Amino acid sequence: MEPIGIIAIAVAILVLAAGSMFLLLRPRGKAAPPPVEPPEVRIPEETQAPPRGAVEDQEATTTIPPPRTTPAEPMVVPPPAVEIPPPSAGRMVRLRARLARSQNTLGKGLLDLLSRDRLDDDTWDEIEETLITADVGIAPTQAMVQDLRTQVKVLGSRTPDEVRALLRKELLIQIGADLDRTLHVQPHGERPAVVLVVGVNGTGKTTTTGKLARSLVGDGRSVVLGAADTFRAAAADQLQTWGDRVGAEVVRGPEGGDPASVAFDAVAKGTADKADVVIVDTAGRLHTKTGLMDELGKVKRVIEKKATVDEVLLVLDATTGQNGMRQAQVFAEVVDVTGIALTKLDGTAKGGIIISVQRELGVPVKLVGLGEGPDDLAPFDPEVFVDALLGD
Ligand SMILES: Nc1nc2c(ncn2[C@@H]2O[C@H](COP(=O)(O)OP(=O)(O)OP(=O)(O)O)[C@@H](O)[C@H]2O)c(=O)[nH]1
Repeated sequence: MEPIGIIAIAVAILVLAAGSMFLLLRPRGKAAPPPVEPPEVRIPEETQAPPRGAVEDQEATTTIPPPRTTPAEPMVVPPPAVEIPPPSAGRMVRLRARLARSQNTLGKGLLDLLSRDRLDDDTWDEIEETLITADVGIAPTQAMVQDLRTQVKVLGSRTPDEVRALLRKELLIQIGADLDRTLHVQPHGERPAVVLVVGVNGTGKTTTTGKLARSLVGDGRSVVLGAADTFRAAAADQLQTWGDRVGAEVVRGPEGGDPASVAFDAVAKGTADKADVVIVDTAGRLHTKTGLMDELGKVKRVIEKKATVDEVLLVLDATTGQNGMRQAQVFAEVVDVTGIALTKLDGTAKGGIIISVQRELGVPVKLVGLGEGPDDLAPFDPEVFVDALLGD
């Protein structure tokens, strides 16, 4: 054989050997496995579910009788039980413990400072700071410090009882123990008394309107409520709940409707029903002073076609400090406020706001909110308040 032939045969043998080696050694399983068909499970014929409908057909024709239906009776919803709230007298005494925070900061703080042996300038600065922190306001604070300094000089050495008496007297002077805080809710012959409740939304205005209605009902008056806060739909529902609980009629209008028209209807209803008092809750979410003036002015004018507005109660949140005070001032400029309902006085250390708000607005605090309970609104009693601050 020619050497070329031998080489060709050797090359061919090598190629074949390499090919077989590749087939033997190539890695397996890299490709995706083919989908595995699940084995078919055959259900014996007698256990197979019959097609839907077959059972109904069977039942209808043979074994199970159709369910017995009793004729529908109209559902009678019993009217909500009308509550008899407690009278307003003595409420502040009952709720005095709620002033605990103010008592610590304002009452006890001042008592401690004034009981120090030496009352140097630093101590007087601390007294001043305590009063300002409790929202007493700058001018009343300065007046108080001035008076206290003079009294302390006159007294010389002071017993704890003398310090307490001194502070009690000074606080009562600043709060105005003899201001007239009567809520004018006496009807005028056949016409009801009218209370207009104004203030920024969120201060507890609707809640206070409801609580006031309860308190008046507790005092034996009949009340009609006017939901003239048509801006906030929930306010009317809220008022309805308050009214239902004590059997007071609630006059409401469409959402976004004219508040003056609701107020008018409420007074008309109160007059027709010979109610003692009509309380009208108004909206406070007005952005401009002119808008507010227009709306509240109109509400008042429209009511006065039928009755007299006896009270314009401004609701103010005791926890909002100077910011709340500024908003309150806008209301006071727009309507003749006759009294303040100070809410959320429980749990705030800023009880001194009673002094500053009266001085700033020139009207007395007539009602105080001392909790979230329905009967936690009390006629404001300065003596009970001061005694609660100073502790017994
Ligand atoms: N602790 C305490 N909570 C109060 C008092 N008065 C109102 N509240 C609560 O404050 C919460 C908020 O009240 P608001 O957001 O002012 O609601 P509202 O009473 O509908 O007031 P408007 O928005 O002005 O209509 C409610 O849960 C009230 O129960 C109060 O004197 N003390």
